[in-house]
Amino acid sequence: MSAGLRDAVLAVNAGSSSLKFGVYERSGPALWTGLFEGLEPGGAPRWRLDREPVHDLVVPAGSGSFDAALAELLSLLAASGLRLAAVAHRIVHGGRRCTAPRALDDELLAYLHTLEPLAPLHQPHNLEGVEAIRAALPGLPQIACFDTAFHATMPAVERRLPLPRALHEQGLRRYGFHGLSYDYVSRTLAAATPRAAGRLLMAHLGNGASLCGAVGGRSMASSMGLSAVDGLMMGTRSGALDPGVLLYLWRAGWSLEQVESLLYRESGLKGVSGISADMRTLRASTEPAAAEAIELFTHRVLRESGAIIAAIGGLDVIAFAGGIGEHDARLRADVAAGLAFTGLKLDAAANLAATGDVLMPVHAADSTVEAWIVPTDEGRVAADAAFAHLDAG
Ligand SMILES: Nc1ncnc2c1ncn2[C@@H]1O[C@H](COP(=O)(O)OP(=O)(O)O)[C@@H](O)[C@H]1O
Ligand SMILES: CC(=O)OP(=O)(O)O
Ligand SMILES: [Mg+2]
Repeated sequence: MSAGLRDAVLAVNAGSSSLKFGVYERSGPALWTGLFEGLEPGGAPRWRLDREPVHDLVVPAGSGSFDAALAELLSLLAASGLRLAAVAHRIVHGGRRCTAPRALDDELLAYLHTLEPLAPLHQPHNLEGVEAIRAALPGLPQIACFDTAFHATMPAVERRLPLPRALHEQGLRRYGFHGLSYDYVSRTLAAATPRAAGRLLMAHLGNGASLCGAVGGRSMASSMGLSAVDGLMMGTRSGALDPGVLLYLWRAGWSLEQVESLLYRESGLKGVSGISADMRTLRASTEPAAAEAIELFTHRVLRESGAIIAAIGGLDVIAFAGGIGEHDARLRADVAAGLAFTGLKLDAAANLAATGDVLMPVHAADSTVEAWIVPTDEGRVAADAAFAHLDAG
């Protein structure tokens, strides 16, 4: 550590038009988190730290908006007495080869690019983020942390798609995502309740949404499969569909791009409601279509929960995380009511009073299943991996 400066890790989650970041020291929550958005070509780049107003980003002539975003971040760090020791990247797909965090080098990057067709809306942007930061900060350790890695423990039967063997060999199999979040949720719960070592159902319900079933803290089942469009209905993604829907649309003349956009950007809460992808907006709406979208979202969470509970042989603990899981008391209550057959019963007052900002139990005293809200922190998991890499020399 340089005199007077404290080591910090920048955890980055680069998406198609935005870059989310968190700055972490060795322990504790992020010192700050924030977001750069409008970074796409022709966009209106702006940024904010959480709970602060949006600032327009000044993009100097000759540089891209990504470079400008990075320069802004570095000047923030320097002004805070922090030395950037490493950058930890959330990469959604690690494929068959990456089941633990890895230092990024040319060879690894080349492999990760080959996985782009398996996660077309996430992987290319994650890797663009890596390349932009590598170019701007050459020599700084860059650690790749994979969403899929947490699910490497899933049994073979859970990983397999019922397709011909040759396609399985090509990598067409179920991987599961949101692994950094599930890693955080399962470790946090392991320290909070001994029952989390049993059969644990984790619900990461944000803009993207999935479920994970774990036993002994190890992933055994995921509602997401090959791609991050499988499983639950999401903000704008359909989740699992009858594959016949795709055949029908292709026969009706839809192009690949149209179908991809339909499944990833125009469906889910947004598509069903025709109003918004944001649960807050739908809860506040009096339109019947908003209520219908919420009802379907809740139903799909319940239905997929049943599948995961069966896959892990029962239920000891359920955990709610992500923007909806942490903040939407009604959703938690409705899901818990649907899962009453497991012995789960919420403490209605505790559930309603929860702010979602702190780890807290919300089950009733006579519930045979524990229920917890776990404010998730994917950046913390990625930063831990980067600090571990630095410590290993
Ligand atoms: N107070 C709230 N009540 C209900 N839903 C909320 C609330 N706050 C956020 N959400 C939902 O959470 C979503 C964002 O989830 P989050 O996990 O933060 O995002 P991301 O998946 O982009 O990381 C929003 O789109 C909205 O649907
Ligand atoms: C994998 C995935 O769906 O991620 P996100 O929720 O960040 O879109
Ligand atoms: Mg998310």
